[in-house]
Amino acid sequence: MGLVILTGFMGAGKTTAGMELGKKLNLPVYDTDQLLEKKYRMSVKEMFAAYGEEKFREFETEMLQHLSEAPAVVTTGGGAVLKEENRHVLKTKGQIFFLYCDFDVLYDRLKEDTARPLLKEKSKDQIEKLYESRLSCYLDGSVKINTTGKTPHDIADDIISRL
Ligand SMILES: Nc1ncnc2c1ncn2[C@@H]1O[C@H](COP(=O)(O)OP(=O)(O)O)[C@@H](O)[C@H]1O
Ligand SMILES: O=C(O)C1=C[C@@H](OP(=O)(O)O)[C@@H](O)[C@H](O)C1
Ligand SMILES: [Mg+2]
Repeated sequence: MGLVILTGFMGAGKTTAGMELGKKLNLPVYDTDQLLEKKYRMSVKEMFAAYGEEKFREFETEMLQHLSEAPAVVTTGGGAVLKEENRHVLKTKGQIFFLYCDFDVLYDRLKEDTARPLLKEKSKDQIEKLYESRLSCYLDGSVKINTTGKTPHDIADDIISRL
């Protein structure tokens, strides 16, 4: 079976649906941001502030490379699939599911957020452009899951039906 990997833009509900999915499949759930926060003993926001995005991406790549292939749910950060190298690693370790919904829904979830450094001081238009610039990375080798109007429970069921 390998890993069941969730990708998608910030706010897509990867972390939330992943926990539900882990419960339903009775599998451990690894959230790469949470693993990094544990390893470096600081929040993602603090990592960006202390080391910058480039270094955070190095930490993230290293984390993905070290993931075991034993059955588990892995929820990635929204930027984890930007590097071809990372997408390759993930594809070899399991099946990638791209969680998507209308951008307006994502934006509503993100507009008050202060924990995601990439959103800081960005307008709605700028965030939408970032989303569009990443789409091809999210689509690469993934099964698309439309989450519009769905609860984390529904999303988990949809993923299970496609396994
Ligand atoms: N299916 C959903 N429907 C409504 N709200 C959701 C759903 N999934 C997640 N959320 C909410 O959206 C926000 C972002 O969810 P999160 O799981 O952290 O997304 P991601 O890990 O993709 O960035 C949280 O406030 C969460 O409670
Ligand atoms: O899209 C991104 O580049 C990022 C997404 C975040 O995770 P979520 O997608 O879980 O918010 C986190 O990894 C970091 O803030 C960078
Ligand atoms: Mg998350």
